[in-house]
Amino acid sequence: MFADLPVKERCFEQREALPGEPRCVVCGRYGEYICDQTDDDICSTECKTILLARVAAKKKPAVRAAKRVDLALGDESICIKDTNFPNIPTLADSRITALRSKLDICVKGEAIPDPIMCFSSCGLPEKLVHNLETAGYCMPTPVQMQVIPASMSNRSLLVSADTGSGKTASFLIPIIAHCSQVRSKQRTDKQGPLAIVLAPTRELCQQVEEQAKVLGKGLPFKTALVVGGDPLAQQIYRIENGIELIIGTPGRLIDLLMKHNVDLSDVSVFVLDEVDCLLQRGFRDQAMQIFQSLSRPQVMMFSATLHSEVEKMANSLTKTVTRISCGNPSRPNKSVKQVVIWVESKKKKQKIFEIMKSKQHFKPPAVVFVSSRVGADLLSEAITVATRLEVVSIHGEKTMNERRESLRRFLTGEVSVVVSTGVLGRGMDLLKVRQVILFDIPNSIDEYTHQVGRASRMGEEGMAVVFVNEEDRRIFQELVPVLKTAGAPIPRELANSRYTVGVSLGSGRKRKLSSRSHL
Ligand SMILES: Nc1ncnc2c1ncn2[C@@H]1O[C@H](COP(=O)(O)OP(=O)(O)OP(=O)(O)O)[C@@H](O)[C@H]1O
Repeated sequence: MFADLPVKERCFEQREALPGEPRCVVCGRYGEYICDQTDDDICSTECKTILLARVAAKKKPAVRAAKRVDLALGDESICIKDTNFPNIPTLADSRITALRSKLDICVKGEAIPDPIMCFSSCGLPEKLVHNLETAGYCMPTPVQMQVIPASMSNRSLLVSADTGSGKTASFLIPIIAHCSQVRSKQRTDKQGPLAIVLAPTRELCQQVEEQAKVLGKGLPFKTALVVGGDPLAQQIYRIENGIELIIGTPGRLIDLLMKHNVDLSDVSVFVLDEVDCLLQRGFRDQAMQIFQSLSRPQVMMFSATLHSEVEKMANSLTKTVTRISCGNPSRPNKSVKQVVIWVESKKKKQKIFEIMKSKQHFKPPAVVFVSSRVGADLLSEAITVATRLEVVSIHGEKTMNERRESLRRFLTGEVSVVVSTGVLGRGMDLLKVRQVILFDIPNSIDEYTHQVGRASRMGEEGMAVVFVNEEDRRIFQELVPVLKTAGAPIPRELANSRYTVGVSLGSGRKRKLSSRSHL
């Protein structure tokens, strides 16, 4: 009676399994078919191909298929001995829930694969596991533990996790695994891109590409960086010569796709890094245009700050989205101490000079965030004159080469201070930076969270010095609760400001205003 129904080609076309029904050994969805060669349940042609490739590589599939045993959940047992997949014991369901809760991982969706405890436990290519070790990635971070297996079961994901928690590798690792698997099976010369990562700034794209190269070294995995400011012809030439991953800013990628015929038919993974920024006006239409030129890819979306409107938009991109959240998203990273200082605008320069001249308060290398391009140039010059420190500035009006050179000088320690607009505010992994100074507080609490987050990577302690005055009143209502939650002292002027009224300074709950209150 089902003979006329077409076989499901793609994994995402299959429904979730109901209790008691067979599950696909690759992705956990409804196992509608049986793979002749292995007798395993599978959901689609796509998962059958993955299964057979794994068998060919003498690797068993499905983290979920492994035998379950009860393991103690002390800290020492989080990285358990599971290097010999598939014979690793995994945790029983109640233990998985406890583990997720211990690691601050929340998941929403059907049949989400268990978190992995070691990189070697989910069938990654050996070379990739080796590259991870060489890069110093001894074990996955919590976001990677959950995102990697979920992504490898072809789910579309919306992920929020603290700044500096390793989100980039959580999407790069499955992409590299997917690309090298496809290429190693491919018999044609066709070398069109297999995945696209979009990010809002050139610097961030460049950083993602560098990390992708490190992790994909020695594998059939090449990248193309498609960002403004670099010659388009070179970017086209690189893509024509065969690459697996395009990393780009939306505007330049659209430009390239309009001027040149790039075959995107094999792109099956689409990542939006800093998705809340990419779905804001300005980027949204371009990001959507690129998405629409792909044929129903797996979509993975990441940010440290996500809100309900972004969730709604994300849900409109793809039918079933698995939601993963780790840590304390949409709040500044707990490892960063926030020090808010009330400074009138005309005294801000004097204040920053004082800080930078003080051995006690200045902790270079430091990033200073300002709100305008002119402001970035003027302040960097003023700091140099007043303190004799070497300072560079980075903003959108500089050429790509100038931006690269300034960043290089800062990252290599040639200069100890960079003054930047929001260009360096999101996603940038400024490894040694432990101090940021928000000379101008940004317009939204989300950008605040991202900028403060530059002071800490992977839980290292850092400090954010934040200048505020009455001109920043637009953000007071959101800033005060954030400071309170973090236990940061709130300057008297900020606490007493009429623009802060209605925000409780005590218990953390909002005071109710009567309907007649007008202030
Ligand atoms: N498993 C790991 N072990 C050790 N270091 C890691 C691991 N995963 C990532 N890192 C390192 O942690 C740092 C922060 O990672 P990443 O830049 O991906 O954070 P993020 O979550 O994307 O932050 P943001 O929200 O600020 O963009 C990087 O230097 C990265 O190389």
